[in-house]
Amino acid sequence: MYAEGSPCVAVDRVAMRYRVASTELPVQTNTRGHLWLSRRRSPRSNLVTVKALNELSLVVGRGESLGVIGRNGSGKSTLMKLVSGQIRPSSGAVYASSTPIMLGVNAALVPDLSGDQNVVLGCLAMGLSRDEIDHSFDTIVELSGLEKSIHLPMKSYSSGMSSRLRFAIAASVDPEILLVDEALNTGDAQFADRSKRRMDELREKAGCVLLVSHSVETITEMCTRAIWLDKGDLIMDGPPQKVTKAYRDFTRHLSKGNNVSASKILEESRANLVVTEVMERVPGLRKSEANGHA
Ligand SMILES: Nc1ncnc2c1ncn2[C@@H]1O[C@H](COP(=O)(O)OP(=O)(O)OP(=O)(O)O)[C@@H](O)[C@H]1O
Repeated sequence: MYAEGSPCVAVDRVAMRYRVASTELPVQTNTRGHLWLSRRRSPRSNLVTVKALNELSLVVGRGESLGVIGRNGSGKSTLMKLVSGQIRPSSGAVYASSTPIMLGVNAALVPDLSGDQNVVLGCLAMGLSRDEIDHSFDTIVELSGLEKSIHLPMKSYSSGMSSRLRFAIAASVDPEILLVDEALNTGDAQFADRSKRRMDELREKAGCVLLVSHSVETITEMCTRAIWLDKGDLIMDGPPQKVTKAYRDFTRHLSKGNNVSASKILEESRANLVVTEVMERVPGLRKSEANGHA
């Protein structure tokens, strides 16, 4: 399928696997063929592979707001981390027209430094000049709502206070590619209000937005397109109303214990998925002439 407008983000056959230690005891058979659980091996030596994201391709065009929905553990945050560059894919590649900014998490801050020192550090890390930092400093501190605590070391902050500061720093630039993982927003009601206003402003200015949310209302209200992920697979990609309806029906059937009807919805949606292919640009040809793919 063609990407709308010029591409901002292209995810090209990206997969993500983690190798982690499991405490599950390996099942082995003894000489008589009986199954037994081995307690001799240290659990640390039992490394397992977690498939967080199976091979996925996706192109997000300028002007698009892409909502990402799916059950817990379906790979939504992993996709966002891959696009933001926080993690490298096990295979495949992510291309972006400029540095994607993940609201609230990607500022590398130092716990021993005070909030205001971290504002400067975080802004420098995002490429702001000293003049730009001076210009934005008061707005960042105000948005964080930390008041006098801004002068205390960050290690003394609650997790909500730290995430407010991270959000305020990240929100000080107007990124072309904006990533929002709603699950990471841990502010109180007053902050939620302030951060939502700033997020709306940023969304309006951004070239493209990728938004993870568990709220189908948020996705239908704010996005021009949605994808549904399940167990690391891309299940559906299309208009938010259509995708959220299928996802809602799926989860409704699951919660009633109708697993067969739920998997029917999932398989039907998967079968109708039009797979994106990221094509290399052919010199001398426009994309539309180069084999008819995005
Ligand atoms: N650092 C990690 N090490 C090992 N496994 C991981 C790691 N991060 C994520 N996973 C696994 O990858 C899978 C996808 O996780 P991910 O956080 O992307 O899901 P999610 O859709 O964002 O879930 P949620 O809705 O609960 O936030 C899960 O099975 C998770 O356990």
